[in-house]
Amino acid sequence: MPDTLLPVMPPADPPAPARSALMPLRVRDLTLQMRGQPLLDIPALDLDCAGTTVIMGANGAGKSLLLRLLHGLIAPSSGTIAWGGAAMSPAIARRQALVFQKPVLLRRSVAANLDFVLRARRAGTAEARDALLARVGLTHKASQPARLLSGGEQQRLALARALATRPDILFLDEPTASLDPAAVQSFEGIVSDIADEGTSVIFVTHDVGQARRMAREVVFLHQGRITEHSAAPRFFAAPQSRAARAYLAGQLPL
Ligand SMILES: Nc1ncnc2c1ncn2[C@@H]1O[C@H](COP(=O)(O)OP(=O)(O)OP(=O)(O)O)[C@@H](O)[C@H]1O
Repeated sequence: MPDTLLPVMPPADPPAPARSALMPLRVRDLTLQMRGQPLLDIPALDLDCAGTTVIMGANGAGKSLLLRLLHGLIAPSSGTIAWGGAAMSPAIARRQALVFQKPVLLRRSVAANLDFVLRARRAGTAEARDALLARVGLTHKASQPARLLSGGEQQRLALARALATRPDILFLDEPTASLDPAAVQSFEGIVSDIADEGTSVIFVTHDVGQARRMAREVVFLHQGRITEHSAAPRFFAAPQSRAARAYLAGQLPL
């Protein structure tokens, strides 16, 4: 039989990433007020997503505040946050890591920045450090002062420091906002691999292109409220809320 008549098998779906041990996340009746201002009002949010959840919304929508609440850096005014069935606690926060827009690094060498975190976790072997350096492409910079790294390299080091804690949940708060396209691509590639390996990534961005590249699910925030939470293909093909539609069209959501 000629080759052309052989049945063509459709490509297998890529395996779904493993689910993080801290999932599901259950948020109920969450509010946050600061200086008398109501900033967040989230009656319910359920996340049980393997891979990357993107939290998107315009400037001031409340994305960073929500991330800080989920990581226990600030306390809600009311409501509950539970991870894997347990109320948010310092022990849960230790199983999570957060990378900010501006990396917070020690004034030491690149390697010493990692050693510091690994020692605190009692996992401080040279092999562990070297594997992390290789993972983020910084092996050749190991002995350089961290503050002499470029912005993209600093952010990759910040990511390696976060990974050194072997987090179940990795929060990223606009980590590539000040990086050039090549540095963004490199950072996103590392994050995608991490998500595929079973760390749930919760990624705050206001960059629609980045959200399209990274998200399995999108949570859209508008003026402190979630107007939409859906699988990424559905969100981008047919956004349900007026605010999300306007945002994706490049307009200011009103
Ligand atoms: N400590 C605070 N006290 C009072 N208001 C605050 C405080 N922190 C943040 N806010 C306000 O809460 C709102 C949401 O802030 P947040 O930083 O979460 O926005 P965001 O969605 O992350 O925005 P951006 O994309 O600009 O970073 C903003 O209007 C901000 O001014």
